[in-house]
Amino acid sequence: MSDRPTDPRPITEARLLAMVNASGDSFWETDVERHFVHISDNMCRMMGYAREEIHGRNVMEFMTPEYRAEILTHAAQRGTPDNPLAHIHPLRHTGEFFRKDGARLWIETVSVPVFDDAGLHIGYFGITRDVTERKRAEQDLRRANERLEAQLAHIQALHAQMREQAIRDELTGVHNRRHFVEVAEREMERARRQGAMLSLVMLDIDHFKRVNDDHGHPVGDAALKAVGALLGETTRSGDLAFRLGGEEFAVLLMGMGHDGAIERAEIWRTALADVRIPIEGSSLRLTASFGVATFPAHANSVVELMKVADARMYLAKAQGRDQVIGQPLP
Ligand SMILES: Nc1nc2c(ncn2[C@@H]2O[C@H](COP(=O)(O)OP(=O)(O)OP(=O)(O)O)[C@@H](O)[C@H]2O)c(=O)[nH]1
Repeated sequence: MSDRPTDPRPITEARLLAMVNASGDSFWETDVERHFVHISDNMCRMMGYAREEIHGRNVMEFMTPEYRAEILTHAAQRGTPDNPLAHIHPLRHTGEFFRKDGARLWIETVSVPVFDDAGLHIGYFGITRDVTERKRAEQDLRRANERLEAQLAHIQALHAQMREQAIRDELTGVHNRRHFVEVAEREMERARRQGAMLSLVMLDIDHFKRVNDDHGHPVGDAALKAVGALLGETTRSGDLAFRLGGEEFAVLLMGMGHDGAIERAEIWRTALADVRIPIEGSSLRLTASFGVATFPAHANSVVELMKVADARMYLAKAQGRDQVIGQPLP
């Protein structure tokens, strides 16, 4: 047996209330319909009302419209729209209330249903705490995060735009030579690993110098744009068109064998015949010379593939232009 003296005083409601008050939290009781029947001093202080101003009023009256709407939505989902704050188990929730002076107050509440000795539900009691500062800090943090995310998205978009500009030919909109080298190396490695084919079609507009000389540089630019548009629009998805420089273009055909690539080149050659470049009072027709080479049949590296396609393209020029050459050189 311990000889320490035991506290002889019973734990009375008054002592419990004093403890809750001392903790800084607020205590309240409501009837089943949620009218306040008891409010602690702290609760009055927190809400900025005198006790008699709260007593008998419904909890919902003090809620902000947003919080009330949230409660009513949940109640409708639970099937208790007539008594939106009803619950039969202890419940913790956080919501926004108005103080008497109109200030908004975030309140965290633990609410417990109360039953009489016969087991009849007679109301609720609960402990409530002002968590406005915590909520504000959370909101500030969330807003700061949202701002950061928006900035990040903006930077990513700028980065993507810069990357896009870096790999595009400004005049024609097809990819540029730098990107060609990058993509061709990558795709040839992929083809090597997968035992696949990779074809290169190179084309050079015929007598392009004359276009510039006879009609001016802007017409030359328009012709380059028209060829870029034709290639860009008619290249299969997965394949890529490039302007290698001047009036020279290339298309990389991923997984495409030699015969298929020659067929594609013929399609572009024919389509080019339908392109009209407007010039004063008339229009200009273009032709181009094409060279086609395929990995691994004709080359084992990008440099070699370009060399073979280029040589065939110049053979097409030498043989009269406006044609596709894919056969080995004589
Ligand atoms: N308008 C315009 N012309 C360009 C551009 N880049 C290169 N050129 C011109 O393209 C012409 C290329 O001419 P050449 O290489 O002699 O060849 P070509 O006249 O096409 O003759 P073939 O290739 O033998 O059929 C030159 O006059 C260049 O100035 C450009 O961005 N815009």
